[in-house]
Amino acid sequence: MAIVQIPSSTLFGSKSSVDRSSTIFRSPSRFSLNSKTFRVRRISCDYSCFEIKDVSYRPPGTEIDLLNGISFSLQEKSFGLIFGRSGSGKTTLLQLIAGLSKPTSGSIYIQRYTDDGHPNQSPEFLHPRRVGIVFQFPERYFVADNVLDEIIFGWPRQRGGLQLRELLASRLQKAMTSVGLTGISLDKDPQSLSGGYKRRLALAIQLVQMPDLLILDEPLAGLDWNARADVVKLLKDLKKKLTLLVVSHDLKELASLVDQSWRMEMDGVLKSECLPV
Ligand SMILES: Nc1ncnc2c1ncn2[C@@H]1O[C@H](COP(=O)(O)OP(=O)(O)OP(=O)(O)O)[C@@H](O)[C@H]1O
Repeated sequence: MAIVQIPSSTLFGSKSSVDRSSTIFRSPSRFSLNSKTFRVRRISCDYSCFEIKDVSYRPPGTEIDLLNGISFSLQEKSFGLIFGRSGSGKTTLLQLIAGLSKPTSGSIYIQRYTDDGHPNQSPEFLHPRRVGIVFQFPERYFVADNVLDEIIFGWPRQRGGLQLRELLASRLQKAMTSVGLTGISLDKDPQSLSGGYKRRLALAIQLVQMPDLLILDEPLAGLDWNARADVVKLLKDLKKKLTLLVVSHDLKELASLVDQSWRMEMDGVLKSECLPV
């Protein structure tokens, strides 16, 4: 009798936060196919979710509630998209998740689940160092006059040991490779790069920090069609390695990457909604 290995999540249904507590059907221990009997061996597939719970935000010194009771969950190595009208609070939410400002109430954390959808440890605070954020038009914030200095701008200034320098160099190499920047000279002026390559550089700067969650605000804005297609392809590759949370108005171009989507309403309320494309 042959043994087949099946992830428990296949036997117990979807891992999504929406139905993670429901059991779709019981795990069979064996089954037959073409008159052969197979024994099922379960493989453990624990997973993590980035979770936002009841988050509200009122900027200090104001009486305006920009965000109201926002809750959602994004599974690791998936692509979440937030869309909605200008001024509804999308960027404000991204900044809270990246730790750039603090919610007035609510919490932002990582929760680990067993493969059958039960939390398997206490929630873990989402530390800002685990989150990378690429702002809208990131090239406007470039400060260095060559690609290498731009990437290592935030690195520790004190002379590290050989081990630290080797580690940073290998991270640099990996980040450059994963965004397809290896053909570009490190001496080049970042402002002389094409629109698409500037975006690649902005992504590399974040990837060097090895974030678990990468947040992107309008990654396609201001690019020509060629560069837009390039960035979409790059995001598709990045999705295999990390979790992506994107705010965008370019729904059609990103639709094929999206696992979960939400609409931000003008009253700062976020609703789970399929893309209207
Ligand atoms: N610190 C603040 N104090 C008062 N109002 C603020 C503050 N920060 C943002 N706002 C207002 O909150 C609203 C939401 O801004 P935000 O940039 O988050 O919207 P958005 O949905 O990302 O818009 P867009 O799609 O145009 O980028 C805007 O009206 C903005 O002017």
